[in-house]
Amino acid sequence: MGKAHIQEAIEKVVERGDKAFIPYIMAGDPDISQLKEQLLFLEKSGATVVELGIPFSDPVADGPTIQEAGKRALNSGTTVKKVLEALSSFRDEISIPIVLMTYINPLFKYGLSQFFKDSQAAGVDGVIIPDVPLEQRPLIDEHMNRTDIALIQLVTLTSPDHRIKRLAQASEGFLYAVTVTGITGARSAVSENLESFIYSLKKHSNVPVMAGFGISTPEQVKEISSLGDGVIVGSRVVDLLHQGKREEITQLIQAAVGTPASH
Ligand SMILES: O=P(O)(O)OC[C@@H](O)[C@@H](O)c1c[nH]c2ccccc12
Repeated sequence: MGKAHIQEAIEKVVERGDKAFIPYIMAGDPDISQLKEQLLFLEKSGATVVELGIPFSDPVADGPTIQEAGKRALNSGTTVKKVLEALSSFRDEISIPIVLMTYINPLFKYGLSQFFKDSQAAGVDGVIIPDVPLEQRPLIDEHMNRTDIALIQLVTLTSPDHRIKRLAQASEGFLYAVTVTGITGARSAVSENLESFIYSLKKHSNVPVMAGFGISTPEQVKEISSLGDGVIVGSRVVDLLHQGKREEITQLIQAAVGTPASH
């Protein structure tokens, strides 16, 4: 469990010559009762780690696809509490690491200390809180201290150099390299500076570097995952899950991790 669990899961895939794949899904889309089965499906398809969103009414970093998923989840009554309760009830049946992606507001409301305590008990391995900048991290650290949960940092193409270094060194579990500027969502062109960006992150980081934002096809998965340790795909996975096109999710995952028969 915890930080080491995330890092080891990614390193294991990379060491055998493949790349890691982290799908993002929204907890409670369409209903929290389906979460267990959705996670089991992703695990069976080869996902290395799962990034699980907690819905929030003001998701400033989310693109339209994930905003819609968040609305469906909120409409079905999904809360921080319900997500943690659901995870607790079946966590021992799923072995891949789980990273919660949430904004800080719902956590304040829940109580920060209580959130980390309950997350640890529910088998959460890491968290991504995109609206808490590095400078505010002491606020969180104080409440996370007694847990083994990884705080994953995001670093963007437009971050200045000195900041990139600090973010890379501060990240736990893995470092999230944001490969396009702006909000989440599928896009077609791959940024030109990407290669040197990821290269410099690899140089500064003690944890694996995962690239995400705007990746939507198996070709992009192959191309971008080859630059670092793997990729994170959100909007496309959320869309395909919503449409019931699970075979295509499996294809995306296997473009990075290979087919089960190949390892
Ligand atoms: O949807 P995309 O473009 O595939 O990008 C992943 C992203 O959605 C997921 O990691 C995520 C969802 N909400 C976020 C908010 C901030 C950072 C990251 C996220």
